[in-house]
Amino acid sequence: MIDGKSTLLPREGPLNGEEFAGLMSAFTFPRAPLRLGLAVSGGADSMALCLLLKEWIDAQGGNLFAVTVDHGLRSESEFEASWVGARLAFEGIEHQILNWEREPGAKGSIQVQAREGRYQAIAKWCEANEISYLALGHHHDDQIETFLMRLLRQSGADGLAGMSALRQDDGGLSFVRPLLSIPKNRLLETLRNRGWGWIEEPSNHKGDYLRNRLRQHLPVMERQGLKGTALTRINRNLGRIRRNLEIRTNNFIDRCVIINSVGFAEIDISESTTTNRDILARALEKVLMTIGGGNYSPGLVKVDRLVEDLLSGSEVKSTLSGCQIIGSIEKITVVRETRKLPQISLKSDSEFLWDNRFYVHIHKAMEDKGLVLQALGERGWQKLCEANPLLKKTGVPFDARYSLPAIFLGDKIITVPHLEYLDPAWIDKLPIKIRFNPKNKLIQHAFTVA
Ligand SMILES: Nc1ncnc2c1ncn2[C@@H]1O[C@H](COP(=O)(O)OP(=O)(O)OP(=O)(O)O)[C@@H](O)[C@H]1O
Repeated sequence: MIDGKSTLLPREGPLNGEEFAGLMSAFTFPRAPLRLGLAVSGGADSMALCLLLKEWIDAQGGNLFAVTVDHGLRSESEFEASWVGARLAFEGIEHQILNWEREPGAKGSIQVQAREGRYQAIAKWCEANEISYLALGHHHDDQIETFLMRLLRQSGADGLAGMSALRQDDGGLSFVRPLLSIPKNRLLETLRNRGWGWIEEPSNHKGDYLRNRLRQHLPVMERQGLKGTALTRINRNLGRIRRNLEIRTNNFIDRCVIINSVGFAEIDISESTTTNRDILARALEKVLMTIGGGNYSPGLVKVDRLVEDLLSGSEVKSTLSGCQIIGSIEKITVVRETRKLPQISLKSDSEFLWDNRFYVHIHKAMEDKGLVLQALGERGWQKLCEANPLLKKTGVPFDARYSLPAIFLGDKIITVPHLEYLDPAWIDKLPIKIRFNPKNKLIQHAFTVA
């Protein structure tokens, strides 16, 4: 395992192929030929990783595909991205530049948007190129700086556990970070030793970035006895705790969580006296992200508060993360709130995700009649029941009905597939399939290995 090995790694000197192969042996890749992606900014970290990966993949068989995102935030960025392309072409490495543009009218931190945009663009590029493993150049110093930043933000144990060497996103793309145990000075030495250049990002030295300020203070902390090795140990111990909790959480999800394909979830807490509160909070967090359709966790602090109420034995009705949570002694039901659900105009031969919960596929050409996919809503449900009273007997729980996907033409409801309702005039005229998102977070049990 990476944990065991890295403590024995030298602290100085360039990395050689053998040492790097040792780092890579911690990952299990599918059988050759491996198509490995690499996100390369042109900075020293990712350039060193590029050099090492190229040799490693040539030796073991497979192909390396590199990608650079040009954020266009500095006047030199276009030149830098093409410099990377030329340098990699010289080494025989396939490389592509993706351009990122800020959405018009977007507010908030441009750095955060650029980072999110970068990950989205790279994930899309990976999908298009059939790449399911993407290497990133994060290294040991990044890990220490991230730990200190999160300490300042009073993060919980999960945040303090730091970045994982292997993490899979909801779309099935795995991020691989082989250099997490390697200090930056060794990456610089590796590049110098091999005559490779790199781009020095001016923002890496700006004192107004917390990360940079912490980096500058690290030697002072070391002198006071707060050594990097001690921080690494804490970081790793927490990583181990996080992994154990994750395994137990996934076991609990397997046993006690049912995700209904109609788009709601039920958590069995009938054995709540033996249910560990931390495990339930983690499971509930995943359920909320699955049903709420959001990409971000509501944060364990809020979920933990909710769990306290849910385990108190009284009936609970609450909202969090775009979900409504209904708790009884026996079970917790999580349904989607009907607020802010998307409305999408249907187009021929298209596929898309609706509310991150449902995969929609229009598999044939269809006349553009102005059909719109949106939530059924309370009014829609009532209208439907007035005309078809038998629908009231549906097995779909009451709270989950309003957020079902429904196709409307103006005010008229054309179909609600999960209620098996279809306007008779539209029989054989709707070449559409709507099913629960197969890339759903809980179905896939996003896993992490530190
Ligand atoms: N513009 C870019 N194009 C392609 N890859 C990039 C780019 N910027 C960063 N990366 C990749 O991400 C890694 C981490 O870079 P950096 O620490 O600057 O990113 P970050 O924004 O802090 O990301 P994170 O928050 O995930 O740490 C780099 O080593 C590289 O692999």
